[in-house]
Amino acid sequence: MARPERGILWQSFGSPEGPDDVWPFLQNVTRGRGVPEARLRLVADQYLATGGSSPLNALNRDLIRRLGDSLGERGVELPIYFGNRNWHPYLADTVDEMARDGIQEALIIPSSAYSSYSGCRQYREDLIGCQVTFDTQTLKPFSQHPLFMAAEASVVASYLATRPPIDASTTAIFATAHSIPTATADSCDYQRQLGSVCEVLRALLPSDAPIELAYQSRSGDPRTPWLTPDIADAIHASFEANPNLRRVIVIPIGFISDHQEVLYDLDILARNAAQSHGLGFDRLPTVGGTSEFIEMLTELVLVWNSGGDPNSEIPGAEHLCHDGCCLSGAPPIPTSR
Ligand SMILES: CC1=C(CCC(=O)O)c2cc3nc(cc4[nH]c(cc5[nH]c(cc1n2)c(C)c5CCC(=O)O)c(CCC(=O)O)c4C)C(CCC(=O)O)=C3C
Ligand SMILES: [Fe+2]
Repeated sequence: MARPERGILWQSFGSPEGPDDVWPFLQNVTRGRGVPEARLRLVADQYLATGGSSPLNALNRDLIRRLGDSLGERGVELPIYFGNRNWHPYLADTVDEMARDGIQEALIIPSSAYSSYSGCRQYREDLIGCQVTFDTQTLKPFSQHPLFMAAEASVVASYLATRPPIDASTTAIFATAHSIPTATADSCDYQRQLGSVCEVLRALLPSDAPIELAYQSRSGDPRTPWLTPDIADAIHASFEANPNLRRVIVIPIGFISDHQEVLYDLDILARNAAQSHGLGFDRLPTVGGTSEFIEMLTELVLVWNSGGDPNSEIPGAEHLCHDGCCLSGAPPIPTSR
């Protein structure tokens, strides 16, 4: 029998690619999610302030090209498709295209390294919402994979190699991730996974330089509790605690690629917080640009392509994605105002 047609689907968030996309994109992101209109208008202005587009879609296309090249070097030719939750190319359109191309088996790779509703369960729900006519296997959150850890470590090592040495008494180091509602965090492994990536990075830094986890991009209803501290608040607090502070370093470990929330909430808001105290500010690159990250994806695809279970390569993944995992902490949709 002929080998079934196989392909990869890179499943991501989507991002606006011009000012006209911003408002319909934001409505897609927040449909049924209980995000107040005022928050949405603020975020729309932030997108427009940075040109009305986000690099995320383009960076995802670049990642797909690099993964394809890397697989090709290992003698594996597989089509890699791209489908998004909130913007073109929409997941449903991509799934239709895959069916038209005769795909019979696909490995689905959600573009998030960590467990959370938005980063894991919701990607599975998105797929269930499509007319999928082929067999699929979805990769679980892969932040605990040794090559993911190595990729984050190489981001920090490259920085340390090119910048002045870190003086722990005058430097504050933060790792950031997207804030999520505490109710969601309680139903998944998000904070523990982030914490173990921080531990790996800590080992690279001078032994007395602490690395603190902070959160960014809080959304939702202000009355709902979300993970804290916010990165800007954390910068202010560390200056108040240490008037000798001179330098702030931010490592956005929660994201694979630079996107609007990295470019605005870190490069503008967090930088302003640091500069308001006269502090130097460096924001490190996201992990998607490293060769180790592409190597991790390549190895996972090769395992799948030779009939193995790629999720068995991710330490601890057997405990993820059970029935109650990553449930949404979003409030119910209001029926009246
Ligand atoms: C955990 C997580 C990730 C990481 C996992 C992953 O990568 O998937 C992530 C990524 C992203 N979040 C993004 C953008 C937005 N997220 C929003 C709102 C929300 N994010 C949430 C969580 C997360 N978000 C949550 C709990 C909400 C509240 C609404 C809800 O409960 O669903 C809103 C609404 C406006 C606002 O209030 O900020 C926007 C515009 C972009 C694309 C940016 C670009 O265009 O470049 C990316 C990659
Ligand atoms: Fe988000």
